[in-house]
Amino acid sequence: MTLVSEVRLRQILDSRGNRTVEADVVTESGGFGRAAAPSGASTGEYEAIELDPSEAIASAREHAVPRLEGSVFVGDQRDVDRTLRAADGTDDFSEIGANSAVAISMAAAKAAADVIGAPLYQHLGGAFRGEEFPTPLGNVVGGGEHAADATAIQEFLSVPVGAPSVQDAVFANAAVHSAVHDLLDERDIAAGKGDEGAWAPSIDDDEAFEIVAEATDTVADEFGFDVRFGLDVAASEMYDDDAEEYAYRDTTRSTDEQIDYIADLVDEYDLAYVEDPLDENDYEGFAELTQRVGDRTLVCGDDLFVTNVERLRAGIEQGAGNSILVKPNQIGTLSDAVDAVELAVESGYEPVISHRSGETEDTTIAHLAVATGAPYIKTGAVGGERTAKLNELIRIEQNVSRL
Ligand SMILES: O=C(O)[C@@H](CO)OP(=O)(O)O
Ligand SMILES: [Mg+2]
Repeated sequence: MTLVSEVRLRQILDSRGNRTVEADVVTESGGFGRAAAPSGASTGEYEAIELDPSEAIASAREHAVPRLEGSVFVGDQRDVDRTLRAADGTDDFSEIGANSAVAISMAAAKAAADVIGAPLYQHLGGAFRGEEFPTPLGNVVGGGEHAADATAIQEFLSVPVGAPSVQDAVFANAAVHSAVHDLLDERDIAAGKGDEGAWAPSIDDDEAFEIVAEATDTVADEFGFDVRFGLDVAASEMYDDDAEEYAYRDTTRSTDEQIDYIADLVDEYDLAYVEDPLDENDYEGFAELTQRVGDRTLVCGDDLFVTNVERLRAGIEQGAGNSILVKPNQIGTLSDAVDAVELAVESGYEPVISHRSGETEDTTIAHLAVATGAPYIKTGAVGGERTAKLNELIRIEQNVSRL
């Protein structure tokens, strides 16, 4: 019933106006799934390889599509993903591109859900999922690789920890985004938006901390529940290997200073979440910071782990971090992403399902978060490609998702 009859690939636009890969998977019984690959700007050194979309499509058509059509059942996601890996033949999807692989992998899952007439989260997670929802981390101020001449820290993220529902949480994050704008206005600071829709003012990190702390407090009072905040430092982008230091707007920090700095911030601002506070090769630094603040905040590895179970295993052994960011396109398939979530949960690490800075209207990650019972999702606060996922979570919560 779920045998793949056709895989179609095309180039479409992502939110940055760059081309990306979209896949349609059709089954023999008429099931249909469509998905598109996102794309990072602050990519980790160890991520699966994204090829130029036209090359990725040509190569997938040559190597992967003939192995899928007429041979693989979309209901068997592991077989779909094994077939993609076998067709690629490398460890990092450098033959067919992680962009082709992830688009096909996600489209196949949607086609399988379509055949059985179930929402995607239920096909992926089973009949008992759909009762627990992730807390959304909403990017409200940012810079780094996502906006020129803005904060050094890549993302300041609103975290509505006390929200009674996903809908309240999503609305709270949008309210924080709006409150930040008002506070910038009061200070006569003009700001455009970065790649993920966060405000990208030309201010230093200290001022951003003040503003975001005030905005989250205001919204917490208004909504009547606790709203904290967190960071994606994206420290690999600031780290100079030769000098062995982190470069901020007007200062540099050694690794020890960086650890002290982040630990102080966690206490001063009661941060709920700190992603990539250290370089992607610094397991030791991650372990030291986790030792110091891991009992009161999430220390999350993004570029450190790149959704890769081998890298996560190494981190678990050393006590590096207590949380992992999970981005399907960093590893290439849904099966690999779910493996990372499962290993994390078994090991007491909190999984955070995440978007990329370059996104499309695709909502797969909203379903993946509910399917895996992930406690957090990071998918922006505003902007169509971000609200596509947030609004889908609201629909799933109301049990009216048709996807
Ligand atoms: O660093 C990150 O976590 C992501 C998403 O916010 O950014 P990018 O997709 O550019 O890697
Ligand atoms: Mg990150």
